[in-house]
Order: sequence, then C-alpha cells, then structure tokens
Amino acid sequence: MCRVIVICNQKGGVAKTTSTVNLGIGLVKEGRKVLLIDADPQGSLTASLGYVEPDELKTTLATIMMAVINEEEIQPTDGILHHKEGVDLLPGNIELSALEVIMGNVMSRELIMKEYVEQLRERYDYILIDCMPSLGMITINALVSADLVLIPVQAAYLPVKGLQQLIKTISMVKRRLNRKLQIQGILLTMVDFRTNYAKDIASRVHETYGAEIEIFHTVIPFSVKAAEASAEGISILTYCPGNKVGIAYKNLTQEVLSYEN
Ligand SMILES: Nc1ncnc2c1ncn2[C@@H]1O[C@H](COP(=O)(O)OP(=O)(O)OP(=O)(O)O)[C@@H](O)[C@H]1O
Repeated sequence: MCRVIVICNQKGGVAKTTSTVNLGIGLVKEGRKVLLIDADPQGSLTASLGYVEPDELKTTLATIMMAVINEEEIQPTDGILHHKEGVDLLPGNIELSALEVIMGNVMSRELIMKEYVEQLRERYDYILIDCMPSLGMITINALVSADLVLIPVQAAYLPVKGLQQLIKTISMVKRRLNRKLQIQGILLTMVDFRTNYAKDIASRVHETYGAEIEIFHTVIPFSVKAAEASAEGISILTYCPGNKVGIAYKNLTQEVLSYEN
C-alpha cells in the first residue's frame, strides 16, 4: 500500500525540503520505492538533489498539472528523474507560480494533483510532497492528494499562531475534500541543544499541541552539515552518515516505518 505524505508548513525555512530529501532517501535505504514531488516554485527540492537549474527543466509538476487540466494524455512516468541515491523525483520550478494563477478559473481545481498522484500509487511505497511556504491552491492540491501530513517546526520561536492556521486549513481540507487525511506528526527541526531557549520551545510545543497532535519522538538537531549536503546534491545520510542530523533522520525513518504496522 502506497502512503502519500505531504511535508507542509506555511512558515519558510523550517526544513521542509531537508526533511523531504532525508526521510525520502532514508526510506529508500530501507528498501522502499519512493517518489519525491517538488511542489514549491523555488525548486529547492529539485536543486538540493543536484538539478541546480530547475527552471530549465522541460517536464515538471507544473507541466504535468497543466496537462491534467487540459485533459492531454500523459504517461505517469513523464518527467520523473532518477537520483543516484535511488529516489525518484518529479521536479518543480517557477512555472508553479503561474499555474497557481491559472488554476483560479479551473473547475474542481483542488483535485488536479490528486488525479495525477492516484496514477502513481501502484508504482511506489511512499510519495513525499514538499510544499511551498504558503497555503495557496498548490498546497491545497497536495493536501487533497495525501494520506498524511508531516509538519516540520523550527524550534527557534514559538510557532503557535502559524500552526493554528495550518491546522485549521488541514481540518477544512479533511472535512470538505479528503476525509482520510491525518496529521502524522509535528517534527521539531534545527534544535540547538546547547541553548535553553530551544529546549523551552520544544517543551512548549509539547504542552500546546501534545494532546491534539502526535509529535515525533525524533528531534532534528542543528548542524551546518545539513546545508553542506544539500549544496552537494545528496542526502546527509550519504554525505556524512555519522553526523547527528543524519542519525536523527535515520531515526525518523524508523518512526515513519513503524506506522506501516
Ligand atoms: N538540521 C539543520 N541544521 C542546520 N541547518 C539546516 C538544518 N535543516 C535545514 N537546514 C538549512 O536551513 C535552511 C532552510 O531549510 P529548508 O530549505 O529545508 O527549509 P524549507 O522549509 O524547505 O524552506 P522553504 O520554506 O523556503 O521551502 C537551508 O539552508 C537548510 O540547508
């Protein structure tokens, strides 16, 4: 059974892309077939897997969604790239911004991505969708396509307001468009264990949301190696396997796998 996980938070720079890459490749290393979809016009997921000029790619999530809108014939594998670490990637680029505007006039516009993702379910064990930092129509499409939402939260400020908006949007999508949608958990990222502040934020997230939402036991520490790995176009699991961030993503992978049972 394929599981579609959306990595989502409308706050920018909270490690959505880093978590998509390292959880995705972590799952590949555990023998799962994984597709990553870049649903961010910045194309950071695409770039951090080594395709450093996302805007030059011909077939991307935007062109595929446009083909669905125009009812053109597409093969499910069109545009999918194979990364050297064994993960597949449907790239994304700036054309997603234009698409978001065009979609304003399209009938059943929330369902476009789902129509495509459904065709891919039989080919993969996991499909991870990396969202842009906004709750616009592309992100809504990702939530409608998904089974689970993973919410990275940077332990650097108290994210209460932003998270409430996100949780409200997820509940609305669940009520109106995708009844099976579940929040898999909040993932605390970039935690600097040397500071009391980070520890304080972590415990306040537990106090505020712990009763309502799962919080992953795994916490992702802060390390500059995370940025170095993405500049090399590979996961931190391969770039620096013994690094604390790599170890944390391996633990996160095990937690995600434990939901298979
Ligand atoms: N554990 C970590 N320790 C230190 N730096 C990190 C860590 N995880 C990610 N980063 C860095 O933080 C920055 C933001 O991370 P990332 O791009 O994954 O966030 P994002 O939520 O996807 O951003 P956006 O909202 O712009 O799409 C990047 O420079 C990344 O390399």
